[in-house]
Amino acid sequence: MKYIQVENSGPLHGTVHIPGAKNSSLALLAAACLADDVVTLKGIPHIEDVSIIAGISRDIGMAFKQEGGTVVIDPRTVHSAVIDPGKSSKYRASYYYAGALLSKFGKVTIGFPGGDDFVSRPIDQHIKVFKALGAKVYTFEDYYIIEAAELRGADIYFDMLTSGATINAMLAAVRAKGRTILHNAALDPEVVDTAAFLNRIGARIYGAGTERIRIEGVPYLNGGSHTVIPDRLIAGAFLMAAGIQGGQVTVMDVIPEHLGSCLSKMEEIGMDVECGDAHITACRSGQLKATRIRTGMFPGFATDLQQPMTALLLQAQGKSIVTDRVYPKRFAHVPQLRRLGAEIELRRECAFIRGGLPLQGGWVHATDVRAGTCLLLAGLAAEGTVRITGVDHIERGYEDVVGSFQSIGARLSMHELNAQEMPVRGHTNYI
Ligand SMILES: CC(=O)N[C@H]1[C@@H](OP(=O)(O)OP(=O)(O)OC[C@H]2O[C@@H](n3ccc(=O)[nH]c3=O)[C@H](O)[C@@H]2O)O[C@H](CO)[C@@H](O)[C@@H]1O
Ligand SMILES: C=C(OP(=O)(O)O)C(=O)O
Repeated sequence: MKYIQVENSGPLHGTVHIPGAKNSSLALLAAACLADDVVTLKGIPHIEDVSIIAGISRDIGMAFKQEGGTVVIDPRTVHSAVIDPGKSSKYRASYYYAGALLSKFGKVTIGFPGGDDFVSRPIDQHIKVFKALGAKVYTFEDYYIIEAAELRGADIYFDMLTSGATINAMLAAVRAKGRTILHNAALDPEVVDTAAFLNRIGARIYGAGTERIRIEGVPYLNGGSHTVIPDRLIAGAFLMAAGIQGGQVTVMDVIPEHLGSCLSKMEEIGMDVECGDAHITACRSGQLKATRIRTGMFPGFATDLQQPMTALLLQAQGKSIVTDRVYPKRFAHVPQLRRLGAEIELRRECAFIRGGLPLQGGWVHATDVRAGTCLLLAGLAAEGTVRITGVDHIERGYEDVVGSFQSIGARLSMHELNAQEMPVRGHTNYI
């Protein structure tokens, strides 16, 4: 088992190139199945979720070649629409294969989605979309069978903003007969990126990035090439790193508008932020101030940045309150932060954070990808050594987390846990 060791690092300085977005890549890789010719996707990160997709692609007969950040997919040889439940439950976005393969073949067998555990992550809106387009949905032990003699366009009203179901609806409707209108659609950059890719290969999707998306079904999609948008969540975490103990960090190859709410909160707590066309620089010279944060779907403050922001707020004088309305139980990082000496109280969907206290070293466990980022950022300021297990969760989202943080001066290293070091419950502070 691996762990990441983090030492107090002082002010960080440097420039980081931001890779393609995990959440967009996962949608685009499934969307590529819909094409009727070869697809080239550029900027795809080397992360665990993409390795699982490579396995799924092989299972269904699709050629999948990854060289650097470029993935070439040939969907013409797909001969199966059965996704191994063992693979689909290893990551969240496997649900996109349901929409894509249903759209292309009229039938798909797929296991339940996995991904980060926030206690409740329903997919009722995805199912509602498939049914609205004319599909029947059956569940068996650990998988769904979704089938339709023919998919027909429909008017679909989402009960809440959901990026996953909005994207899945576009995948399912893109080849359906007639017009589909999505109302109360999510505005996330990943929705816009997926629509841009599909339109590039011949789809007719209008209004992505607004709350009303119109899809005119087409019978055929070409091949083509597309570059994935940069990862706003990784960019946000690096910019926050500049605030932990001072310093200056520039993230390159980003779309600053994707980080609007995050950047304005960083300024509000006392950081300086400067945006160019494709880069952002953040620095901290003085004391940070406490604030209140309430997550929301794009362009609100992203739930995926709530956890790293909590690490930053531990360095801000006073009492901050972080409320997560998107995932009200996304607070598994809090007990771990307490092990480092943080004073955080949890009540319903809120974390009450007493900032400005010193943090100490200890063993902590990353329960999910952004909990990992949060612990890593907290560790940069701790007075002792912080050791983080659950590295597999972190690697679901980060290509080379240790190398990229080292490049801005963070004192991080990857280790293999041996029997002598094994944290023991009651003896050390590990659960
Ligand atoms: C792979 C991927 O892209 N993951 C992201 C995606 O997850 P995911 O696609 O799972 O999240 P959604 O955008 O769908 O969820 C938004 C909200 O809608 C609710 N909901 C969603 C679908 C549904 O059928 N029923 C329902 O009630 C969810 O519980 C949540 O409260 O968006 C989340 C919210 O920005 C991010 O935290 C995840 O990183
Ligand atoms: C929640 C996340 O991922 P997933 O939806 O893939 O579990 C995330 O990327 O923060």
